[in-house]
Amino acid sequence: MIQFPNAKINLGLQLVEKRPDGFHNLVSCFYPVQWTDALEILPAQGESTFTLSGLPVPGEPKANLCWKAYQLLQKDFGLPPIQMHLHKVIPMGAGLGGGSSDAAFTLKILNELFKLNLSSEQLENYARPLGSDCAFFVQNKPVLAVEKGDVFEPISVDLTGWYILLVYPNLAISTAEAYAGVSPRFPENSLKTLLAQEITAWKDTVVNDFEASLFPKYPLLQEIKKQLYGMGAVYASMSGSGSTMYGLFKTPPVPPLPFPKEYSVWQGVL
Ligand SMILES: C[C@](O)(CO)[C@H](O)COP(=O)(O)OP(=O)(O)OC[C@H]1O[C@@H](n2ccc(N)nc2=O)[C@H](O)[C@@H]1O
Ligand SMILES: Nc1ncnc2c1ncn2[C@@H]1O[C@H](COP(=O)(O)OP(=O)(O)OP(=O)(O)O)[C@@H](O)[C@H]1O
Repeated sequence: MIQFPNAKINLGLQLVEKRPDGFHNLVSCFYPVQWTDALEILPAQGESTFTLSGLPVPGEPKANLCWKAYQLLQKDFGLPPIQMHLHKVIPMGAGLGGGSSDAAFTLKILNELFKLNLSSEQLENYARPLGSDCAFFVQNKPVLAVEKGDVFEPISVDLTGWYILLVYPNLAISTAEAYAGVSPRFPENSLKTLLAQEITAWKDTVVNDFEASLFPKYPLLQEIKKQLYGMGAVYASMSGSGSTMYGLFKTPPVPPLPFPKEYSVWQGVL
């Protein structure tokens, strides 16, 4: 069975407070975007195998979140051997949640392939320890994420028909480094209320709190945001803990795009 784990963007990200366990409580709207990897899992004979192609993923294959996800279900359900292949396309250290998505899709494919009949809630419980973003990709629909970003509330944000441009400037920012640089604060306004406004009002009100600490350190991020607005974006922001910047457009951005060749750029319609 082959599926296509997708990326996510964050519409606003409020960093509320540091928790006693060292993590941070946040409020953010997670929104799926169809920039995808490809993940194939087949039943196999003998030893289970895991292979990779596409962008080089740092670390041993056995440290990959896909393999860890397989191990979790293997331990509880004694799964038969598999051959698993991941073709990596979504940039890493990009704030797009690609690794978490791969892990969540591994759980979902195994659930289907071996008829484990796990509910979404059960799959989310397997996903949570694999990464804070992982549980989101089980249901993979727009939500308001709270606490560590792994508890969800419904939100009615619908960007269907909007064009999106994602710009990854080839700069990997570690999530832990990004969190270490922030000063959390209780939000003045509810993100849910801010996102209920017309999108034209988001520019001055819907904020990703990581920008304040990462823009001074990496000025090119602010530059990309300016370029996106210059190209006609109605709203532009950083995704997650960076470094991907995105813009939302009413009509498709017109080439040539003003970004160097080394950047990874993805364009689509939501
Ligand atoms: C920035 C976001 O992408 C928002 O969508 C996520 O919060 C990041 O989630 P993730 O990449 O799945 O992160 P994890 O692998 O769970 O955590 C990496 C590191 O980030 C920090 N971390 C992560 C999530 C969180 N709510 N508070 C934190 O302080 C911790 O130091 C943690 O060790
Ligand atoms: N399947 C995987 N794909 C990508 N990275 C993986 C995977 N498994 C483990 N990793 C490790 O996780 C790190 C972060 O990858 P990921 O794609 O989740 O980053 P990210 O987009 O910054 O995540 P987030 O949006 O959650 O901050 C990689 O540098 C790699 O070491």
